Amino acid sequence: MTKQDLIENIKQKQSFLCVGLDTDLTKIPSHLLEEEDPIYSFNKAIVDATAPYCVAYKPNTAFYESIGIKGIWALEKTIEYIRTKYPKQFIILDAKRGDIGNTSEMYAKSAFEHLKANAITVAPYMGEDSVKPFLIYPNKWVILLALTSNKGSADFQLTEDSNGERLFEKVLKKSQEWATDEQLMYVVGATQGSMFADIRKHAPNHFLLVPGVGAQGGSLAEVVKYGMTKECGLLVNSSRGIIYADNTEDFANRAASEAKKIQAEMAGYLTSIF
Ligand SMILES: O=C(O)c1cc(=O)[nH]c(=O)n1[C@@H]1O[C@H](COP(=O)(O)O)[C@@H](O)[C@H]1O
Repeated sequence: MTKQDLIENIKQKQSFLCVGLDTDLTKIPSHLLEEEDPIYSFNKAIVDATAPYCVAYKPNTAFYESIGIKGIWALEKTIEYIRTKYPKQFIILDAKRGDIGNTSEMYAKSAFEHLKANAITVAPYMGEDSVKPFLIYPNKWVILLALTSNKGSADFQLTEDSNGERLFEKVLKKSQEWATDEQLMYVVGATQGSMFADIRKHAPNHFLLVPGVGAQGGSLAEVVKYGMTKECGLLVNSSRGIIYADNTEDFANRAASEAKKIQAEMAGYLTSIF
């Protein structure tokens, strides 16, 4: 999917919501545990219920890998289902990869050739040759960790060199030598508030994947205030706040109403640019 396709989808749906598919067998409604593949059944119901209100899905691989082969199979089927039934949805494989070149090549092959995701999250720590193998795929995206939502983001990402440049700023600057904003996005946590203004100094046109609203308490209003561009430039993710809004047989309807609530707020913000 190109950047322009994504912008068109945001305009059409009046939404820049990404629904996080962090599916955990211990949290899904108990009646689903009787199904042959409870994770896939849960995901399918969540996707069908929320698709009108979002433009992206982000399955986090940890939740699937944690239960082995059954989880991986459920992940594959979920991605295939979204691709086939909702081809305009942007699918982000949240795997936070990055390794020496020939290993990254395999991670890229898995994400883009095998699973056919549109994007993958990548850690920048190992540098250029660890990121480049993901960039050889046309119209596929690398979403590089820049300033994450967690408390530990301060440990490395906010440290300054002798010129006062912070590590996340170096990541933003250096990585723009490797790819353009047609192929590269950054992860910036919703909990970072006014720091989005600093991000935009170095990445004025890039899309940002913004996790941390909902369960982690980040503010959508602040993200928009400091981070929105004239092309929107934001994909805001919520996982637990949507998918676990309810754990009865009504779970999909409740997920839909949570997604719809966020979409309505987003539509309000989008009137200023589209
Ligand atoms: O890369 C991510 O998506 C990510 C980066 C980050 O800084 N913080 C963060 O929470 N995430 C992911 O975003 C999702 C957030 O989930 P909720 O807090 O349940 O909405 C999880 O899958 C996290 O792994």
